Parts: sequence; C-alpha cells; structure tokens
Amino acid sequence: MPQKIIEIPVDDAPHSEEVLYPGAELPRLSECALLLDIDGTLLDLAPTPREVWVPPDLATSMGKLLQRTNGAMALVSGRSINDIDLIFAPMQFPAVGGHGAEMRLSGDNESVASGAPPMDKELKRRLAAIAKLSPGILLEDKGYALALHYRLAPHAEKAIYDAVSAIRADLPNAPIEVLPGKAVCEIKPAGVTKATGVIELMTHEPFSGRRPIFIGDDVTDESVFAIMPGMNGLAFSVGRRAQGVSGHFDEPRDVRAWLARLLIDDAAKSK
Ligand SMILES: O=P(O)(O)OC[C@H]1O[C@H](O[C@H]2O[C@H](CO)[C@@H](O)[C@H](O)[C@H]2O)[C@H](O)[C@@H](O)[C@@H]1O
Ligand SMILES: [Mg+2]
Repeated sequence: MPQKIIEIPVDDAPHSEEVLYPGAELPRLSECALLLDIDGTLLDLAPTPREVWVPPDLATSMGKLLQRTNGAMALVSGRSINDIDLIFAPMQFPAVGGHGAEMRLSGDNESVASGAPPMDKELKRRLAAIAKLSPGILLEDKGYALALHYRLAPHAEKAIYDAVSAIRADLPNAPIEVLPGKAVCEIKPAGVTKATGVIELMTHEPFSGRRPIFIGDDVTDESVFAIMPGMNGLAFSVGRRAQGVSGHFDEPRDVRAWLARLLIDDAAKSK
C-alpha cells in the first residue's frame, strides 16, 4: 500500500495517523507547475553525492509528468544543473540549480541562465583547503559555489564551520553565504535562494499562470515553502513536518509512489 501524505493539523501536534491523499484536491496536471527537490525528496540520501540512484520507475514517472504538465515540471535543487543532468541522464528537465544560482526553462534547451559569477579563485582555494582537516571530507565544486560534505566524517562538522567562519571574518565583503545542509556546509553566492529561483521560473512559460506544487526536505527548501501561499501554491515537506506546509511525506519512496499515483488519478480525471 503506498504511503500517503500525513495531515498536519497544527505544527506541534503529535504525529497524526490520519492519511491524507490530496489527489482529489489538486488541479489537473495541465494546470500545475510541479517543482521537485532532488536529494532527500525524489532520491534516497546516499553516503556521497555521486552514489545516488534514480529508480527506473521514478525516471518513467518524471518523463510522463513532464509531458502531462506540458513541460511545467522542474527540479529545484542545490545541485548544479550540470550535475542534475548527469544524475538523470539521458533525460534532461527544466531546473533551478545551485540553490537558485542557475535556471533552465526546458530540458530541450541547452542554455542555462546563471545568476551568479564563478567564485573567486583565491577564496575557493582557501575554502577547499578545509577538506584537509580530516579524511572523509568531500569537496563538491559547483563553479559559483563550493560544498564541504562531512557525511563520512561527522566528527569534522564543527571544525569545518569554524574554519569557514574564520575565512569569512577575514573577507567580510566576499559576496557569499553559508548554507547548512544535510551533513554538508555549502558556501554559495549571496542573495540567491531556491525561492528567488522559483519566483523567476514562475514568470516564464510554461510555468506562468500555473498553480505551483513544491516538495522539499531540507532547510534550504523552507524559503520555497514560505512563498507557496502567496502564489496560490501547495508545499509538502519530506521527513519532517516543516512550518507552513500542507502535508508531509515520511520518505522519498512515499514521494515517488505519490507521483506515480498522481499520473493515474490525472488520467482518470480526463476520462
Ligand atoms: O536541494 P537538493 O536537491 O536536495 O540538493 C541538496 C544537496 O544534495 C546533495 O548533497 C546531499 O545528498 C548527498 C547524496 O544523498 C549526500 O551524500 C549529502 O550528504 C547531502 O548533503 C548535493 O551533493 C548538494 O550539492 C546539494 O546542495
Ligand atoms: Mg533536498
């Protein structure tokens, strides 16, 4: 039996066992813009960024959802769009990448709009040297941003943040922000967020005029949860009950099951 969305009556209420499947309340897919976070939402977390696995059923659902929304389905991720394409290869999707630093309106279109310049090389070298603090710290270079992963070196968390703070204190005018994620410390361009990316995306065809439905799992997704009500949108969190969302999924596999079910329900509505 597929897991469904758990209703959240109030934020501090005990975990409700009531199952809420909002398929009937959702508009037709042709009227929605589906906005989907990747890691921890569509895909199970893996020990390292390269080890994630896209289940074939999910790839099939995503291809169909893209068709049924007439192209209004986008990945909204902290990953770079280049990385997203490698993960989902050979498929390409519309995407907001790098926590809002990049955007691509269509998977058929090779052009990626970047809202952020490459990170200063000297700054990047200094930040990259933090990885030497411990074996197991992994660097992810996004060009305009850098991520220091410590899932394999959890003891290094404080040392990483302390070292990043020291560099920032040295360079108070560097246009960067620190974004804590799941076992990762990201140093990204200041001023861009997933919310700024989504707001921009929703001004373009085929997204404009649609009702956005966003699903995300992490602190960085909270900026998008916050703007959904103002866009007549719906927000769902994964793994935890975030503030202001319409419901939550326990795990990525529940999201995947829900997306597959959404396709079936939408096809039934068109009969
Ligand atoms: O916004 P998302 O699509 O959820 O991306 C957030 C970050 O995801 C990746 O890191 C996370 O997932 C890895 C694979 O499961 C895991 O090993 C790591 O500990 C997580 O932090 C990605 O590498 C980052 O660039 C994204 O910002
Ligand atoms: Mg995520």
